[in-house]
Amino acid sequence: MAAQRLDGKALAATMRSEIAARVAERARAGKRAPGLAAVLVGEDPASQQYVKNKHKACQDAGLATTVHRLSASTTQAELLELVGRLNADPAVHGILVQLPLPKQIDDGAIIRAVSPNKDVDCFHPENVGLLMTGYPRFYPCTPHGVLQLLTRNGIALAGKEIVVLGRSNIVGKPVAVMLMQKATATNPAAGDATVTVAHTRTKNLADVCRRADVLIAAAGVPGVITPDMVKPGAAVVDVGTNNVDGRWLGDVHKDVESVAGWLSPVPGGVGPMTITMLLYNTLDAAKQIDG
Ligand SMILES: Nc1nc(=O)c2c([nH]1)NC[C@@H]1CN(c3ccc(C(=O)N[C@@H](CCC(=O)O)C(=O)O)cc3)C=[N+]21
Repeated sequence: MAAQRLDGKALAATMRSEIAARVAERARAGKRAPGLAAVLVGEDPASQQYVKNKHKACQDAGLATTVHRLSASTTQAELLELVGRLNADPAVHGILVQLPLPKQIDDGAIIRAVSPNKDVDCFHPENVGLLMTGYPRFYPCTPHGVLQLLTRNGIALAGKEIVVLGRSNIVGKPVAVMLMQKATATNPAAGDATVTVAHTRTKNLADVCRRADVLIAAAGVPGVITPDMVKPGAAVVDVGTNNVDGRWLGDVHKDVESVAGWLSPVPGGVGPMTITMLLYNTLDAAKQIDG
């Protein structure tokens, strides 16, 4: 039996048209278009492709978007100066500084310089703290995309055994927090699940993963999730975006298809959802700032 597909591309299209409708409504009410400023430092081809995809998705949904391209030799002071200008610009509601940054720039210093009110990635420590304590200002894009992909395909999370493989600040840790958190009226994207976080030092990794009703693969290692690690019928979400010789490879081995009950593909799964949640946050930032 082949797994049912968690089709991120299709859900992203549905949600983008919902967002576009809200953006159009704001325009009719005389409000400024939600504005996203994306900052790209250097010439990494994968980063250029992501930024291009984000820019197009914004344009399609009626958002105002600008891309600031800086050379790979940009100094930290120059980048901080740009971030300061974007923080002060009323046409900019969301700021995204594409990571990773060149080695002469301290990622943390840049993340802390973005105004928390415009931090649509939800990387600023103030916003991470708000998320962690159950009063989110924004939801981080990839974790939010993962929760939407599951719940909008009818996969309930409350009380489930969920295993997250990976502990990064951008995926593993925040997705684990969101999945375990109590859902409330002011914090709806919360799973109420029993969550285990596994990583490179986890013992008996296959046994741990096989407990999962829902398995989130965010290790960044192509094909690391093999069929013996999956409970028959489990939902498997592949967050891996490993670019190998110009092709996208997930963290989930292709043979998992015959064991899992649900599986998100790469490409066409979490990636398009991540971009959609960025649009969602930019609209949300505009509401928070302009009303
Ligand atoms: N400040 C910051 N915020 C980010 O959100 C951020 C970042 N830095 N750095 C890099 C990662 C990676 N990321 C992806 C977004 C979309 C796809 C995506 O749409 N992928 C397509 C395939 C790619 C394509 O078709 O071009 C898919 O999976 O179907 C993938 C990866 C955002 N990131």
